[in-house]
Amino acid sequence: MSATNAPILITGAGQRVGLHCAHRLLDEGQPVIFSYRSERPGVQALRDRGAIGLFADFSSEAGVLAFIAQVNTHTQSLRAIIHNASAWVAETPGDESRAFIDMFNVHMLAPYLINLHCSPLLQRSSPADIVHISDDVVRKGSRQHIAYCATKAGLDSLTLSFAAQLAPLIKVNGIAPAMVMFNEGDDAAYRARVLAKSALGIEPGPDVIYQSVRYLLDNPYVTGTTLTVNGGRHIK
Ligand SMILES: NC(=O)C1=CN([C@@H]2O[C@H](COP(=O)(O)OP(=O)(O)OC[C@H]3O[C@@H](n4cnc5c(N)ncnc54)[C@H](OP(=O)(O)O)[C@@H]3O)[C@@H](O)[C@H]2O)C=CC1
Ligand SMILES: Nc1nc2c(c(=O)[nH]1)N=C([C@H](O)[C@@H](O)CO)CN2
Repeated sequence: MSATNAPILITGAGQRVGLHCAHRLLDEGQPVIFSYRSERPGVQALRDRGAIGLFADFSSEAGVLAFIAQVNTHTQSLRAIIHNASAWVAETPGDESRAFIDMFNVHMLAPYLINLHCSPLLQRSSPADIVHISDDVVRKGSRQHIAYCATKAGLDSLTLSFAAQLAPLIKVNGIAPAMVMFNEGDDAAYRARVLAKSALGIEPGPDVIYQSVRYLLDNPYVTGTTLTVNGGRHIK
């Protein structure tokens, strides 16, 4: 496969933000390889458009390495890797360690191992990018999602380290959103509370993340940077 149409790899694209970004890339004629853990309508929709779906459970090192092996059998080059897969789990009494380990694995171990083992695929494409999707909450911490926030902070650290190590052939950047789309179970009171936290007070939807991805992929002079996409939470 020529490097000019090398696929973009996006993790956790079976729903929501990842699914939207995968569709937008396909809309532009960009080949896509995506990971999914649960079979969802969105997974089949991407397959129907020619994207390659690879099963991945990042909750263990073995699962991450198995996914990496699959990627290497499906392509010889990559235009970009977008680390989108994530678990947003609050502390619950009795299984704090399990939740922390799960989020460490999906937010830090998986991006770390995938970047190390798949950077040779990126080096066969020019330009080449890694994008880590983090969270604006890292800026101040979170009393309800301590482990989630800590592991996303670790992801921000990986952005800096990999940007230094992989330059100049591969740019490495992050995107730190605040709420961009609610979950189905979020009630009106919760939604109102969250919307009040930002200066712009809107639920923008997933395209603001795709626009941020597009900016990072297209800009040849940005690396080691994390874009804040938070509706002005920090100035409220
Ligand atoms: N939505 C928002 O408002 C915000 C989102 N973000 C970040 O943006 C990104 C996209 O958010 P959103 O679309 O809501 O994410 P989701 O909560 O929908 O998660 C995306 C996917 O991650 C996959 N995933 C979770 N755990 C694992 C695992 N152990 N192994 C493999 N895959 C896994 C899930 O796959 P499956 O469903 O197949 O199990 C899921 O479909 C995330 O990184 C998130 O942290 C940050 C701030 C706000
Ligand atoms: N993996 C996920 N991470 C996050 C989600 C989500 O649904 N999945 N949602 C949020 C919230 O919208 C939060 O930003 C509200 O303040 C954060 N991370």
